[in-house]
Amino acid sequence: MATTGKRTIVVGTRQSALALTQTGQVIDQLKAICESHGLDYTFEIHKIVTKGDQIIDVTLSKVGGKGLFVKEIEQALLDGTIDLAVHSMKDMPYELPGGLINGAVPKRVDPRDCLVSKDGQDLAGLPPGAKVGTSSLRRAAQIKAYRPDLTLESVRGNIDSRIRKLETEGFDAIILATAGLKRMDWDNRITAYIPEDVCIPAVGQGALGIECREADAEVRELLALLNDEDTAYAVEAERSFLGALNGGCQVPLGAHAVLKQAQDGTRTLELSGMVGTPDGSTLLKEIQQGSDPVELGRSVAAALRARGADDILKQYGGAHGA
Ligand SMILES: NCc1[nH]cc(CCC(=O)O)c1CC(=O)O
Repeated sequence: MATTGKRTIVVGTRQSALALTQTGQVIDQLKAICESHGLDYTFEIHKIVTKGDQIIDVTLSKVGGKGLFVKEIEQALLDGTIDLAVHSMKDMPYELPGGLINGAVPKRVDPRDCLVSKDGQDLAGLPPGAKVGTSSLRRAAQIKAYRPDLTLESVRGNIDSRIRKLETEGFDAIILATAGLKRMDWDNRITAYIPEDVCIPAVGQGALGIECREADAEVRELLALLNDEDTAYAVEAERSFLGALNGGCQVPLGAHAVLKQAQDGTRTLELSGMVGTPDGSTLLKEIQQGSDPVELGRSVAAALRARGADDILKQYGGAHGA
């Protein structure tokens, strides 16, 4: 792998506006790191179409298959077509294929879900029976538990087409991740943030994961400089919860870990986890604190299991996706 002269690092990305934007932002950060560390790399973008991008007319939970948005990208990493890939953390499956690692978790942006409503209301202010767009079972479970009168309907597609559908398909509001809108500079469309006591975000929401080959020492060293320890620590607990419940992003579960720094400097995490039915009739939540992220994730999962989470998850067992 050692080259004389400068190495070109090929960065794989999906072609959605969000994927291209966040990949461009990561490349800019990596360039700045190269500059300040005297590293001589250039970067090239390689676009990849994934199965999840091709199937846009079916609710993702019905499509099944783990990591609908990442499989082709991981193949390109393994065969050397690309050297690193920028993923939304919440789209990354729990297990990575052999030979690939998550080389960096950059600093997380706002993990909350938000409402983009036609007339500017927040969730509580929407008229009775209002039509709200979301394809996420996790969001449905929590929104229906909070406002049983709302009519939730599936709205698929990239963020840009979902916002368009707000106008063209008669929705009163749609629910999106704040992070995606912020990265796109579209956060002026947000009419309300949905607080976490109403809607716990998806595992890893707002964070990115940068995947690379385990054996690529140069890229790993570069990515280590982009890693944000606090974010990685929190996301590890959330993903441990995900793994313990064997879930993907299309399973009605969510988790968010917040870092608590004691006065003596010790760091602990507070992890909130949820599992619920998409009709809002059952909503299980658990909050625990701990300092070992893997243990904490498992412990919150076990607590929800003890209260019947398995029965809910069984119905969505094979369903994974973004
Ligand atoms: N499910 C698709 C997806 N994957 C990542 C984001 C953007 C937010 C993030 O990076 O967490 C979105 C859009 C959304 O859920 O509104």
